[in-house]
Amino acid sequence: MTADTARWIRNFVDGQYVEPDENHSVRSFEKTDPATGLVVARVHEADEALVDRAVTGARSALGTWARTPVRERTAVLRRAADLIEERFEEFVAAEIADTGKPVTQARELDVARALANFRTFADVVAAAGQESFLTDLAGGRQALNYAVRKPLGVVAVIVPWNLPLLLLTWKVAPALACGNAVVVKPSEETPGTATLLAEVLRDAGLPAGAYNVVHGFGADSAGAYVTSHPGIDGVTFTGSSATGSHVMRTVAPRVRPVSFELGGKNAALVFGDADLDETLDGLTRSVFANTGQVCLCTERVYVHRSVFADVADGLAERARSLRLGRPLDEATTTGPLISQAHRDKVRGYFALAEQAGAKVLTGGGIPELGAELDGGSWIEPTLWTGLTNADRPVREEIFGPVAALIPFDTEDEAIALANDTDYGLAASVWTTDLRRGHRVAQAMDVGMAWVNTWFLRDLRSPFGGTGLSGIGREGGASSLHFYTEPTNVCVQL
Ligand SMILES: NC(=O)C1=CN([C@@H]2O[C@H](COP(=O)(O)OP(=O)(O)OC[C@H]3O[C@@H](n4cnc5c(N)ncnc54)[C@H](O)[C@@H]3O)[C@@H](O)[C@H]2O)C=CC1
Ligand SMILES: O=C(O)/C=C/C=C(\O)C(=O)O
Repeated sequence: MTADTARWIRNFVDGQYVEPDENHSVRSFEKTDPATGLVVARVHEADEALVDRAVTGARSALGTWARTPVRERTAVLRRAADLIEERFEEFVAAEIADTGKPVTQARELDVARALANFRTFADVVAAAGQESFLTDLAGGRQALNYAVRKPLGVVAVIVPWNLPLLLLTWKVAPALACGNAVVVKPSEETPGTATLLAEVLRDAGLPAGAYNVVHGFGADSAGAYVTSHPGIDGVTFTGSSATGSHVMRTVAPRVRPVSFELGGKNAALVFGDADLDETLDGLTRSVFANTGQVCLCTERVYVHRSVFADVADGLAERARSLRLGRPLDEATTTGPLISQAHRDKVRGYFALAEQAGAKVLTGGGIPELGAELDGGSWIEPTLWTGLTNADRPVREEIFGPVAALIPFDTEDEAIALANDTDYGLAASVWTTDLRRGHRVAQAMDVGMAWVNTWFLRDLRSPFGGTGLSGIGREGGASSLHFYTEPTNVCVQL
């Protein structure tokens, strides 16, 4: 398919899809399928005026939506979840068109989580109370303090390409449940599901202007137009640490709150007493899920020397058994990387690892999958030994299906190696010693530490990272805190 015959992906502003100019004088860009490299759509890039219309529309929608009773707001969210469920396979198809990921993953993780995000935040907001304190005063009188939480206002939602629908709804659901209006800027790589979601939210009864989608890139494009717009009251962002830092500087002059979930360089710690099969299954997921393109993925595996050879052999064997292939084939376990540019980045680390003297246990190249997929951004699941924490592939976020395995001798050494990073997102600890599991997990300088599992999520728990991995937490009450501003009322009784 050529760009000229491809379908348009449109912006959604103030309750309506915006038709791209018929004479094509508007800016637009091609959307390619990462699995094949073929152009599948043309995306209408929002200019500054359109972003302004989106922010203005969002501001006026606040007049109704922020005042809508919680019972009605949460009903809209639940209807949205029901409508996504009715159109489940359409969302699966849009997620696959965006990312090239396997159909089983799109169904079981991405679209399933979109439903869960809307339903969970409807429940969380419906059950939320107000903070209050009775204050004893001199002379026996008291004061009552209570904090009324109000919507933050117009929230910019900037999301990346790796889990586009999951991460979008993870932010949009609590933002809307709290009474905010949102202006969403999806990644230029994955514009599809955010656009489809607009229809669902409109049909669920969300007032016009409360959900807007503007397409484009970062600098000198929709991303920068949204984050620098004076009508934005806060920014929630998931993506790279470098872009997070840039967004922070953009909003700094207007002192707007930010919630950032950024990159990771996550460690797994495998102790000598770990259940080997369970650990290898868990590591296989944590290193290779979504082709390693999850901020939580493990890229550093520290293994007790007594089981190092078993873990290295077992993980390499499991990596070789992953099935790369057509997204719609139910047997496919592993998709492509998001783009050729991202593959170039990952391959750059293959070269760096080689220069640093790594031994490649498996992978290290580009797979041959046949003519249909040759233009896609495929890469082999790859494991290295022989690297240390001093080497760049062990220090920098690669965001691909790769990990370095490094031996350790003592628990203290393992903790020190795992914490020797500028990132602080996630870790997993593999041991059958319960006390050690708690002890080591608590010693991790990260936002989330798992014991004998990985990416097991309760959406009410705090999610986010420290250091280069972000600012703030989202999930459950943490989301409510970010998406609202309290006014404390103090009444002398
Ligand atoms: N969740 C995570 O931890 C993610 C990490 N990454 C990391 O980032 C690297 C680069 O990937 P990118 O796609 O370039 O990520 P990015 O962080 O640049 O992009 C994320 C989002 O931010 C937008 N954006 C970019 N520059 C902006 C600006 N100046 N103002 C406002 N919005 C802006 C993008 O258009 C996209 O919607 C990856 O190789 C990976 O290492 C990428 C995606 C997700
Ligand atoms: O909310 C989740 O369960 C997963 C979040 C994953 C990311 O934030 C990411 O990969 O960027």
